Amino acid sequence: MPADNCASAARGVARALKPAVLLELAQTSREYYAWEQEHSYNVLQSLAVTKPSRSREPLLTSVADGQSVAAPDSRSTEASDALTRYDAMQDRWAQFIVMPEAGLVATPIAPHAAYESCTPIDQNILHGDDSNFMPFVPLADDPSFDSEDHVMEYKRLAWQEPYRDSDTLEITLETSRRISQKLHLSPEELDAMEVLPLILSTSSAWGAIWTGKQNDAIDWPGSSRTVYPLVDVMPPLAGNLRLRLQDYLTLWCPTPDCTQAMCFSHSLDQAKLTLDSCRYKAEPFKLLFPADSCGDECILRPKSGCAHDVEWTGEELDDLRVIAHIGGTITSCDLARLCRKPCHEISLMCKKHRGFSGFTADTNAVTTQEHVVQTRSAPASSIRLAVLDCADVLGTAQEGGKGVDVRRAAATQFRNLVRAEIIGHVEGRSVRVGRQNGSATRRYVFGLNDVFSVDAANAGNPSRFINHAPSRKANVAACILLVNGHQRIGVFAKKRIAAGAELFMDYGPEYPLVERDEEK
Ligand SMILES: C[S@@+](CC[C@H](N)C(=O)[O-])C[C@H]1O[C@@H](n2cnc3c(N)ncnc32)[C@H](O)[C@@H]1O
Repeated sequence: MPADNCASAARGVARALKPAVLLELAQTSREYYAWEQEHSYNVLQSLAVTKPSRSREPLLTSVADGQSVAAPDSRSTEASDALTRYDAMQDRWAQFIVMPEAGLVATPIAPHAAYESCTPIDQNILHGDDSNFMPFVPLADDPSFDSEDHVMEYKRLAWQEPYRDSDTLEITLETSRRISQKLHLSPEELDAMEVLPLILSTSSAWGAIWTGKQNDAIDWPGSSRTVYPLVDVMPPLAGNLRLRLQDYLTLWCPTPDCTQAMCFSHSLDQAKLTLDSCRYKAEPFKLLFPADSCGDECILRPKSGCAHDVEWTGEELDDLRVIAHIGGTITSCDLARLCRKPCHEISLMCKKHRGFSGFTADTNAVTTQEHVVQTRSAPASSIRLAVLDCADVLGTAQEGGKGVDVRRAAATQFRNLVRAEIIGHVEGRSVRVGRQNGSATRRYVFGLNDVFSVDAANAGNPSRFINHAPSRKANVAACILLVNGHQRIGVFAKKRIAAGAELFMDYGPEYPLVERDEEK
């Protein structure tokens, strides 16, 4: 069926099913509010203060482990010392005996829990019209709390926003669970009907499904949450590596050092990362020595018996292309592990298929005396699975130099550095792009991705004193690596560096210095 016909057929089905969805919504709302009313009444009852029946304050103790009794209307008057109360802990009505004070040890009233231990959930603390995500929310009994001022400042509390109202959220979710079971409608189809009070939206962080995951689930008898969980995002097909990786990159929190998918604490900063935007923008430099060979068939080992006429399927080649495209700093051994192929085959394919993007003519899988290094024109990215042995051989900052270049970094004076040696890593605070510290003329910012930079103005190590030199003069370069789940910016020797020599890095095309003109 042509696409237009399909769409109109789907619209027709949606129209036909709309009354059924409305009916389910009404039924769920009725059930939910009936339960909520009773539940609230019971909770209030359990909190109610019982008036003392004697002048001498009596204390209550439960009858032999609190015997269940009938509801309050049929409260017994047989024993004047017994009374019936709702035992909220046991969720039942139980009989208690009123005991004289003497002989009983009263449990002292515990002090109010510390502020931290009763931090309100975000529904309470968020104000809909407050741009500050975590405004100060005083405790209600705080004598210094100026309620008038507060009311003037904020128009409403967050739960008064429909999409934050937990009742509306639960009713929306429960209705869609039931509908998806009965009528097999997907969240997208339900959203298209525009019947539910909230959109379910599988693609937005503000959709009811996503919001529901962030809240504590309401445990009410009508909920089918555990029986029919709603699936919001369909996992990409196992065979589609490009989509799978794209998905992970999109979901990953872009905050440096946070590799948790959909990390809630950073959810408001959630940026859609794409294969391209997560890449390191500066001049690429990727020469890495893997620490060990990746296995018996690693090209680091004698190549006896390695077949040279291997052929890969189109899909296998595509996987290799995708991984290489994303992993800017990647060695044959890394590729071998990721593609689950022998290392020598990876090397062979890289040479054979120089035409593919990611392995263009400047792809150069070279065998050095010791090992294989992969040099590619693609910029470095944050995907790197190897452990980075970050041996700092950066000398301490030295005062001196010419012009504004006050402090500079030097290589260790104890030995010469060899080409591709890792000499340190950039440290600093993560800041959003454009929010760096430092003066307008002196900056300590290292761009990490489109969203975050590392700013070493107020924190860092000697790498922050590395000055700029145009590419041909620069003797060090940096690349971003994912090391044990953390993003690290490694600084590598681009060439042999004599002991004690000053270190220079090309800051990239955006750095406004006259030296840049010299290059042209
Ligand atoms: C990462 S810091 C390098 C350390 C800096 N020289 C210092 O004294 O703290 C970058 C800043 O150093 C200065 N800088 C770096 N390279 C320079 C160069 N080649 N010529 C002049 N100033 C330079 C600029 O002010 C730049 O914003």
